[in-house]
Amino acid sequence: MADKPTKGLADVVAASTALSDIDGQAGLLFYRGYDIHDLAGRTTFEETAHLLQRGNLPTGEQLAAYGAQLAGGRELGALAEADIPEIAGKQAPMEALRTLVSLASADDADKDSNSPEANLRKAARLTAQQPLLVARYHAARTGATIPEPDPELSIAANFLLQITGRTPDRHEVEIFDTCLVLHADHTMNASTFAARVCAATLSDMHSAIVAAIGTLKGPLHGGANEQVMRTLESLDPSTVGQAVRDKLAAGEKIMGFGHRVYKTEDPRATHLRKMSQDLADASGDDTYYRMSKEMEEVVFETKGLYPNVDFYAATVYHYLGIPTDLFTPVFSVSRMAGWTAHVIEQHADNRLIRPDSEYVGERDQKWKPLAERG
Ligand SMILES: CC(=O)SCCNC(=O)CCNC(=O)[C@H](O)C(C)(C)COP(=O)(O)OP(=O)(O)OC[C@H]1O[C@@H](n2cnc3c(N)ncnc32)[C@H](O)[C@@H]1OP(=O)(O)O
Ligand SMILES: O=C([O-])CC(=O)C(=O)O
Repeated sequence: MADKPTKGLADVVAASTALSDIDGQAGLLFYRGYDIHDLAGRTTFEETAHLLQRGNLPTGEQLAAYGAQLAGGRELGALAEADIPEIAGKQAPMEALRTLVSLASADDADKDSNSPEANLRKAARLTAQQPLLVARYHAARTGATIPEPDPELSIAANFLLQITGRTPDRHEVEIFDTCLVLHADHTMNASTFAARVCAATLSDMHSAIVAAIGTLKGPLHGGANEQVMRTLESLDPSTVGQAVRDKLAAGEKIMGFGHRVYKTEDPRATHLRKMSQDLADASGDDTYYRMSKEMEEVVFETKGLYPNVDFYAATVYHYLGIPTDLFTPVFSVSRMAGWTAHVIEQHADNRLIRPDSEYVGERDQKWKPLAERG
C-alpha cells in the first residue's frame, strides 16, 4: 500500500542537484553556491549560463569561447524559420515557442545524441536561440523588420534592441541582464521538474525543453508575470487597495504573490522591486510602481503573503517596453540556462522518475457487454 500522497508534492525531495539551492525561511537563493545577491548586478547572464551549464564562473578565455559558441548557435534552422510567419498568425507566444523549439530540433546537428558533449552544445544553442525565437515571432506578427543580433552585444542588449526596435541605453541593458540572471534557475520548480521527468526517460534535450515551456506557461508558474500586468492594467489607481481587498475577500488569488518554498521575501523580488522603482522614476510616470507597492502592502496585511519573482518583474518589463504577452517568453529566455543544465545533470546520473500514486477509485467492478450497460 502506497503512503498517503503529499498534495502537489510539497516538501518532497524529488532529485539531487548541484545547480541551485533555496533557504525558504531565510529567503536565500544560491546558484552553485553563489548567493544570488552577489551575482545580481555583477555577473552577466552569459556568465550565469556558463556557471549553470558548465559548472564554474568562466575565466575571460572561457567566456570568450562560450560567447563565440552562443553567437554561432543563433541559427534557428530552416524548418523553424520557414514556419514562423504561419505560427505567429495562429499561436499565442508561449504556444508558439513550444512549437518552434520542437521544430528547431529537426535541424539541430546533435539531435540524435544525448552524449555529454552533444548536450553541452545543444544547451548553448538553445540558450542562444530562445531570445531570437521570441524576437522573430514578435516581428512576424507585427510585420516589423528587426535588426540581426549584433555578435558584439550581449543577449540582453540584442533582445531589447530586437523587441523594442531602438538601441537600449546602458542602464536598461544592465537591468534586463540582471532580470535574466535572477530568473535563470530555481531548484525543483514545476517546469524544471517537468524537464527532468522527460529527460529521465532518456529522451532528448529538446523534448525536455518543450515539456518545460508548456509547464512554465501556466499562470500558477511563469504565466503569472503576464497576469500581474493585466491586473495592474485593469485596476483604477485611486482604488487599488480596496479592489485588492475585495478580490481577496471573494477568495481570488492575486497573481505574483505567494510561493511554495519562500516563507519570507523572495530574494529576487528585492532586486526587481528596486529596478521597477528606478525605471518608474526614469520614465516620469510611476503609476504602476505605486500601484504595485500598494498591492504589496494590502496583500501582506490581509494574507501575510510576499511578492514572488513574477510580481515586480511585470513592471520592470513594462517599463523596458516589452509587450505584456511576451513577459512569460522572457522568463523562458532566462530559464533556458537552468532547464538545459538540469537536463545535463539528469542525464549524467540518471534513473527513471516514476513516483507512486494512491488509488482512490472504485474496486471490484463487474464487466458487462455493451448492450447491458446503462
Ligand atoms: C516563477 C513562479 O512560479 S513564482 C509563482 C507564480 N505564481 C503566482 O504568482 C500565482 C499566485 N500564487 C499562487 O497561486 C500560489 O501562491 C503558488 C501556486 C505560487 C504556491 O502554491 P501552494 O504552495 O500550492 O499554495 P496554495 O495555493 O495551496 O496556497 C496556500 C494558501 O494561501 C493562499 N494563497 C496563496 N497564494 C495566494 C495568492 N497569490 N493570492 C491569494 N491567496 C493566496 C491560498 O488561497 C491558500 O489559502 P487557504 O489555505 O486559505 O486555502
Ligand atoms: O520555484 C518555484 O516553485 C517557482 C519559482 O519561483 C521559479 O521557478 O522561479
